[in-house]
Amino acid sequence: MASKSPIVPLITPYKFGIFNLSHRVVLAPMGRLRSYNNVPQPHAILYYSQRTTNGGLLISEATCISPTTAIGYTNIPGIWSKEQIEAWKPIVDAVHAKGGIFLCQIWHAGRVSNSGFQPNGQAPISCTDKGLTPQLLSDGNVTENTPPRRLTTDEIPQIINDFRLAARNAMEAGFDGVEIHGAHGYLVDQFMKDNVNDRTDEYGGSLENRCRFPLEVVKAIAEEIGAERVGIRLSPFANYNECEDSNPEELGLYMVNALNNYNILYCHMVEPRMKTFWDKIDCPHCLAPMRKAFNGTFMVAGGYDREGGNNAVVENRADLVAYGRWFLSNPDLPKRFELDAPLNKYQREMFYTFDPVIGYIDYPFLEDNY
Ligand SMILES: Cc1cc2nc3c(=O)[nH]c(=O)nc-3n(C[C@H](O)[C@H](O)[C@H](O)COP(=O)(O)O)c2cc1C
Repeated sequence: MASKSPIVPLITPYKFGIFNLSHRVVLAPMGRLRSYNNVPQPHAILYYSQRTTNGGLLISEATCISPTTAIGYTNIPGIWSKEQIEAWKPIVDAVHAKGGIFLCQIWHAGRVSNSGFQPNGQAPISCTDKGLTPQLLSDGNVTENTPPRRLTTDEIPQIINDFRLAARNAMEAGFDGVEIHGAHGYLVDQFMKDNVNDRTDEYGGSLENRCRFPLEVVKAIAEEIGAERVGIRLSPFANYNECEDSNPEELGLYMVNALNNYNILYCHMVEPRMKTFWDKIDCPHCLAPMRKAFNGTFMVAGGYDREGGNNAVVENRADLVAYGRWFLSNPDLPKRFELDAPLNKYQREMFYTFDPVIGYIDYPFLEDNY
C-alpha cells in the first residue's frame, strides 16, 4: 500500500478573513525597479503570474502613493494616476486568472529620497528635518539623500489622504486589498521610531503620539476600502535607513494592541533577527508577545526556509509566512516546499537591475530541471 505523504504545515489551508487560502507560503513584497517612469510594465504580468498558485497570497512590490512627495527610487511603480491603474489591471487579472489573491503594498519613502524625485527639486518630507548619513555604495558612489523638510502639523492630513486615495486606486485596479508599508525606515516607520521622530506636536514624543500617524493612515484606509481588506507591515526591531527605536518590543506591542481597535485583516511583522537588511543575526527577541496580543491574522517574514516556516506554523508562532528571496528565485516555491524539492539560488546582483527578463522572469520551474 502506498504510504501517504506527510503533511507539510506550510501547505495547509487557511481562512484569511474573507479569503480562503490553500497554503501559507506568501510572496513577500519586493521592489524590483522595473516599472519604467513609475508605470507598471507588461513584463510584470508574467513575473507575478509565475508566482501565483490557486489560493495563494501575493503582496506586490512597494508602490508609491503620490508623485508629489512619496517617491524614493527610480522605476518604482505608482498607484496615483489613471495610467498606472490601467497598467496594473492586466497584472492583477493574470494573478486572479490563476486563482491568486493579490494585495498592493502602498508606500511613501519619506526622507529616504532626494530632491531629484521631488517636484521642483524640493526637499523630501518627513516627521523630522534630520537627514540620513551619506553611505558609500559597493559601486563606489555615495547615496544622495537630501535632508528632509519636517511636515507641519496641518500638512499631515494631506499625506493621510494620499494613502487613502492610493488604496481606493488599488481597489479600482482590481487588487483584493492593500498592505500599508509601515516597515524598513520609510515614512510610516519614521513617525513611529524614537531615534527619528523628534516632533513636539501631537505626532511626536510619547508612544501614543508617535503611533498616531500610522494609526490615522490605517483608519482612513479601513474606512475607504473596508478593514477586512487592510493589512500593515511593521519592523519594530529593524534599523534600516537609520530608523531605530529604543524599545522595539514596547513599540510593536503598542501597535498591535492599537490595531485591534480597527479589526484589520492582518499584521505582517519582520523578524527581529533581520535587524540589518540582508543578514540574520543572533538576537534575544521574538515576535511571540505581538503574535499573542494581535487578534487578526499574523504574518511573519525574514530569513525563513522550509523548515523554519513549517515550525512557525506548527508552533502557532504565525498563521502565514512571507518569503522574499526564495520566492524571487523560485517561482513555484509552494510546490517545491510541498515536495521538499531543491531550490534555485538567487542572484543578488540582479535584484535591482532594470532588466525586464534576466533575474526577473527567467528563474526555472521545477519541471524545467527534468
Ligand atoms: C529585491 C528585494 C526587494 C524588496 N522590496 C521590498 C519592498 O518593496 N517592500 C518591503 O516591505 N520589503 C521589501 N523587501 C524585503 C522582503 O519583503 C523581505 O522582508 C526580506 O527579503 C526578508 O525576507 P527573506 O529572508 O525571505 O528574503 C525586499 C527584499 C528584496 C530581496
